[in-house]
Amino acid sequence: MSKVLELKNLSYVYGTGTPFEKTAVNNVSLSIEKGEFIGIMGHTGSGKSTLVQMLNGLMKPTSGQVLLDGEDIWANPKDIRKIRFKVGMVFQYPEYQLFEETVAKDIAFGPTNMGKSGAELEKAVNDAARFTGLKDELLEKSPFDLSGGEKRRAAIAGVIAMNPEVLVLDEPTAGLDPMGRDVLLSQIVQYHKERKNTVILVSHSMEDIARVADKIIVMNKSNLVMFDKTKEVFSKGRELEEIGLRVPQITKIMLDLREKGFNVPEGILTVDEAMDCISSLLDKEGKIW
Ligand SMILES: Nc1ncnc2c1ncn2[C@@H]1O[C@H](COP(=O)(O)OP(=O)(O)OP(=O)(O)O)[C@@H](O)[C@H]1O
Repeated sequence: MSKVLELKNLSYVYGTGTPFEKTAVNNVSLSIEKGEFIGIMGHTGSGKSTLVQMLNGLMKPTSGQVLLDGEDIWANPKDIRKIRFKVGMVFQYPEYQLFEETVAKDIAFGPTNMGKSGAELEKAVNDAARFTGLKDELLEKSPFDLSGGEKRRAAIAGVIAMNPEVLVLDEPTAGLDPMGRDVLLSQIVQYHKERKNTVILVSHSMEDIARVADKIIVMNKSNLVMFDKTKEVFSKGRELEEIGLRVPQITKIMLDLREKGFNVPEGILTVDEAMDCISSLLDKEGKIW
């Protein structure tokens, strides 16, 4: 594997030199390999959104560097627009950014700006619509006639249509119902599996992150406090609690069983894994031993 993103001593300070000066990201260094699925978690205000907005040049670091494929994204500030095609950003509540006459035109906006047209553009739009589960008949509708969940999909499709090397999603499932969350998350996983591009997902849901991420970045009070494989991070339940986070509920239940002496492994992350583990502990009469 090779590095796609490298953050070197990255910091961001809001309102430098004013009474409201606030360091939102403090000296973060880490590397992300091509094709990894990274989760970012942290308490509200810990610096997650500020961090991800520096990844595609929307915010310029106060100090430090973001290297994309080995090159500083700010080496030539005139080229920063190109970086935004390579690192696609889906903001919180992206549906508020829809503006074209039809859903298809909205999805086509990014790839058109990249110079795509004709059959290539059409394919980019249709593929992106498929990844996000938007039915064909919705493509010619006005985005404003869609349901909330459909608008969200259309906005995400608009970023996916640019086929970014890195897709960053800031709380993509916020405000959706449980079924809508599950489906959207599965579609993001499917996108990652098929395109094999790097995906970075910011989420407050430990369950969502446990389900999808290979590795997790944990932010606390502007600092990077953990960056490790998902199982490793969630095996540090006590440390997470200390910074106001928790492990997924199913992981907690399995850890409790382990502490009570049952032979269950550490780092169970999903209900499916837990079910497999519990059924292997049941004898023929259905008793746990
Ligand atoms: N435009 C701004 N001006 C001044 N301070 C800001 C601004 N935006 C964010 N901050 C501050 O920077 C810190 C980090 O904010 P950021 O939005 O990056 O956190 P977050 O982890 O994404 O939070 P949330 O989970 O609530 O989205 C917070 O203390 C916040 O109050």
